[in-house]
Amino acid sequence: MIVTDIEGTTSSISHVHEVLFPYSRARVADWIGRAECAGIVEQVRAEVGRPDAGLDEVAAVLVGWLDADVKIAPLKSLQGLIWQHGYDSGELTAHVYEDVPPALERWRAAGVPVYVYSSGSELAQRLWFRHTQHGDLLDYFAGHFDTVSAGPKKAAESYRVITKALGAEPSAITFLSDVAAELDAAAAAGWHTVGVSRPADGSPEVGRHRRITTFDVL
Ligand SMILES: CSCCC(=O)C(=O)COP(=O)(O)O
Ligand SMILES: [Mg+2]
Repeated sequence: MIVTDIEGTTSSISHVHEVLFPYSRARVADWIGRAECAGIVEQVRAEVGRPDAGLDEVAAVLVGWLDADVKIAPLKSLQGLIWQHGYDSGELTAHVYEDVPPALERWRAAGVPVYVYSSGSELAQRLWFRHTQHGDLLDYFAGHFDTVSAGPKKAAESYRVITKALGAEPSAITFLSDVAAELDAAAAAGWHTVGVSRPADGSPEVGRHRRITTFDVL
């Protein structure tokens, strides 16, 4: 089975940083006052040890994390809610590289289950693949993991959590990612690894892992 990252792997980093992040950044202050975000606000207060922090301070913390690309759960949960609004209104369309839909089709035909493991919340992942420029790709995925359900992506323990959830042997799982430290963690848990080094994303180094530039070779 295959477990794939999103940003830098199935999809462009620049789209995330130049389209999605600014869309959520401009709406943080407005959204955190909403009832549905009360739990997120409490998580931020707990994270920074400021239980009495006002909404202005909470918004500043969230924007600081966003600007520093900190992959932290309350920010990712909030972004998922904000992006949902953007997809529903037609303002956002997710980017997926051209070689990804044919690979998903090949894996489906071969009976290979495909899962997502991304720092983006599971809600954000589902929205992403439901609203791509290729149409709705969500049905190609058998399930989703994020930092809440599995843990941080650079920790081997997170991959062990996913292995258990999948009821699989570690050696039966191949992880696709653009980040060497994530691939190292997956390998430490006994997974196969493939480093995805997209030229459009600056051909990142993927360390000692098998390196590909397109899903066409998978
Ligand atoms: C589909 S979530 C949008 C991207 C995002 O917020 C993110 O943190 C992606 O990180 P990844 O683990 O997919 O590299
Ligand atoms: Mg990535």
